Amino acid sequence: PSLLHLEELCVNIVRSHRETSQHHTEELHALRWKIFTREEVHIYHSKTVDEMWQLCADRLSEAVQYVVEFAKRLPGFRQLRQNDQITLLKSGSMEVVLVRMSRMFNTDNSTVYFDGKFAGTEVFKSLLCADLISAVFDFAHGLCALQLSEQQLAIFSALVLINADRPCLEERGQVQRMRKDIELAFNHILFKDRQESLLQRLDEKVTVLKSLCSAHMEKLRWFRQLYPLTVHTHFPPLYKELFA
Ligand SMILES: CCS(=O)(=O)c1ccc(CC(=O)Nc2nc(-c3ccccc3)c(C(=O)c3ccccc3CC(C)C)s2)cc1
Repeated sequence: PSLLHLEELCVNIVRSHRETSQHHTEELHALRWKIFTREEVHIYHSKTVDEMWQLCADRLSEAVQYVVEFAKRLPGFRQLRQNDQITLLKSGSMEVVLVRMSRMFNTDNSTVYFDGKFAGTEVFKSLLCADLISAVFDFAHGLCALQLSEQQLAIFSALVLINADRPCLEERGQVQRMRKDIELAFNHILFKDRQESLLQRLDEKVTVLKSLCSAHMEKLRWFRQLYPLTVHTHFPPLYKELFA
């Protein structure tokens, strides 16, 4: 592909990212000191385990819907086999949500945007998965430390999604070709930004992403054993389809 083609690909990916961002970094940056009061935290603590899981599952599937929209607008994604589109979303959408959500962290006071305000880890106590929650916070701190630009974050999100190593892909070669172009575009951007060192550090983040997603699935299995009806009746279909 020509340099012009790569530049155009970058523009398209960044536009798709911005159009499907749910919240923009600037918009929430203004809110970053709006943290939950003690009373509000107490209300979250008085929620039962399944109430809190339901709330999070709702919020998470809302965020995932925007990632599905982002994928559909990625140049070449719709040309992939239907089953491969599903496979990439099933295995990658949570990873992209975690990458995106890192923009909604205030690393100064270790809070994340949740349910309208910024929440510390204590807000999520009722979920009974403190290890997963602190791992998500650590990941967000680590990714924020790399200080990716919105453009770099957009292209990194596309790379997380268009992963040719995902199991059970039918047309792996087609996904590989699509990924190759995005990798070239990313290298081009990082070269222009003189930040080639980012590639290696982002590879380490991808490893952490995988462990976070399997921890999330493991916790969901644990939760579903305790509250099968809640998952069956109250969890959003998309959340169940992708994670259960
Ligand atoms: C992602 C697009 S965005 O525009 O940036 C955006 C859009 C919308 C929001 C608001 C939002 O939904 N925040 C949520 N925060 C957390 C959370 C929770 C614990 C620690 C850290 C963040 C949510 C979760 O449910 C979650 C996320 C990751 C792993 C585990 C869980 C909980 C398990 C039980 C499902 S939802 C934030 C950011």
